[in-house]
Amino acid sequence: MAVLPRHTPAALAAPSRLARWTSTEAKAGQEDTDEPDAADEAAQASKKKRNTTGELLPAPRIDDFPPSLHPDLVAGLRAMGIQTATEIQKRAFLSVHEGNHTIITAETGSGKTLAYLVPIIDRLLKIRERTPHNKHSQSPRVLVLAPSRHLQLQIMHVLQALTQSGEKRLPLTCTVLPPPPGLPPALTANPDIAISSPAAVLEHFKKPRDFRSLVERTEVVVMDEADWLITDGTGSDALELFRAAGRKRPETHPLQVVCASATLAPVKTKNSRVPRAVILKALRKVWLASTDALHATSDRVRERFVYMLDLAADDRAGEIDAKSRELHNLVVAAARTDSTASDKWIVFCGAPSRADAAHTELSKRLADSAKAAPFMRNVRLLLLHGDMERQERTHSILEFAEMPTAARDDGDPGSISILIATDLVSRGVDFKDVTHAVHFDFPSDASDYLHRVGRIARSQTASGESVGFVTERQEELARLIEEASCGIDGVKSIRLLNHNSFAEAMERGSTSKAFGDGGSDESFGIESQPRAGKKFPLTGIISRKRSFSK
Ligand SMILES: Nc1ncnc2c1ncn2[C@@H]1O[C@H](COP(=O)(O)OP(=O)(O)OP(=O)(O)O)[C@@H](O)[C@H]1O
Repeated sequence: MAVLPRHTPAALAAPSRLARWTSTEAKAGQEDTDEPDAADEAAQASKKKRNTTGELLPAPRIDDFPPSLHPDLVAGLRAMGIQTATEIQKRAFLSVHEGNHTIITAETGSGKTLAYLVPIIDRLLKIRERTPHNKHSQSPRVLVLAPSRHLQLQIMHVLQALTQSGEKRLPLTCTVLPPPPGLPPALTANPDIAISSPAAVLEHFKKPRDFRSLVERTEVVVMDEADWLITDGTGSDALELFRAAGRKRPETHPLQVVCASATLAPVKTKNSRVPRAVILKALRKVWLASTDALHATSDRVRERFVYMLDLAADDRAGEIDAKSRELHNLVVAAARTDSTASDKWIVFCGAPSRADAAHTELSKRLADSAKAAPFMRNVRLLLLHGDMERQERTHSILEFAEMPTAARDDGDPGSISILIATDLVSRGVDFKDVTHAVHFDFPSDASDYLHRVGRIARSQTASGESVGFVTERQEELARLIEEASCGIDGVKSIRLLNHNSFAEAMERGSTSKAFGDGGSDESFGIESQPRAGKKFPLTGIISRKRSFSK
């Protein structure tokens, strides 16, 4: 494994590499296409009238973090256990470092947070060293926007680890802005980096004059989970910030915008509300850093769909009951094994009321089965959704995050921690060692599916399992995902007939026949069609249509 290069004083003195790149050179220099559609898309976007659609250029790739990286930043990375850059970090570094508007899009868990933080912090440190009395040093110089409070705090923790854990503390201050009506005075401390959401920023800086002055003294705006910020209910807030970013600024004090997400589908349609189109239109010239694995689930995750198509669409109680039974069976099957390792599961539900119902049902069933047959493994249930008090939510998140998963060395069986949650934790959340995702309610679009599955097996050595319960309402999307990613390691499905059970099928070995060898078992209606090959990206489904829910 390559080791981070030692610092050389070359710093930023070298002429801009990007400045020397024309788009043709950039394309030629990029041997691997960064994603199936990226080159086409970049060429197409360049051909179109630049003033209406904007220009998208492939970002150049470097082999690792550069030798000129600030030594204290190198120390911070090492203290975090990071030795080499990930693929997306190699592809994003130069473009972000040189102040270009950049889209960073790569598969979940690929290290996008550091892909923008490392070059930005390196640049800040070097500018500060060169010009300690910079008149623009009235902060915040970097505004990082993320959709949820949990994500904002997580970014803050990464920043703290990066800047405070090396031998020398980096002279940078960071703040998470309190939600409104909290105090904008959080900014009176002039942090170098402020973290917030678009809605909170606009609320804090309601007066146009305040907003203008905030934007004027900001050098970089990062939109983490950019597609979500642009398309969700508060999307107009993000758009207002984009518009401000697009305005002309003095050449001496330009504003850079960096957009990161695991799901930013290429602009193929005329739909100008597609997030990449919005970004291009607002920023005109944007560099694209992306990877081959974009929009595909990890090869280390085994995906299964359980089709429960005979459930009556209008029988909510019956549906909850049938799904809870399946979930319970899966948990019992896992708890019966005498593994000394501990598992972490996230069970995704479509709404707070559904999460409450699933939690109640599963608790009852687990209590009953524990009486009949004490489990080999201890099962622990936690609940998390937006209708809970903030303190309760924090408690669930901390409990779940801190559950150990390493194998016990006393030989006793490990535990199973199950977080029953809504999509509040489907994006960006970096819980360590999550082993299972259960889609109790199947998601309504392919982006959400990718983000959910991306919560598991995030370390390069981990593997995981994802099980989706599919009812008639989501059959179309499930079939499309299955078709798109089918392969030896792709999605395998089972069709449950007359309320028979997936877990029972697993115990009888029927599923391994079907999932592994293409065999079938009439009584379970197993319909897996394994094909050779790797998992394929879901890009087509993401760009085609947003919601598949009926
Ligand atoms: N260069 C690196 N070497 C080793 N681990 C890394 C490196 N960069 C990031 N990581 C780790 O990888 C994990 C995932 O990183 P991060 O949360 O930034 O992923 P992401 O791409 O933003 O994922 P998502 O799209 O799901 O939000 C983190 O635990 C992080 O510490």
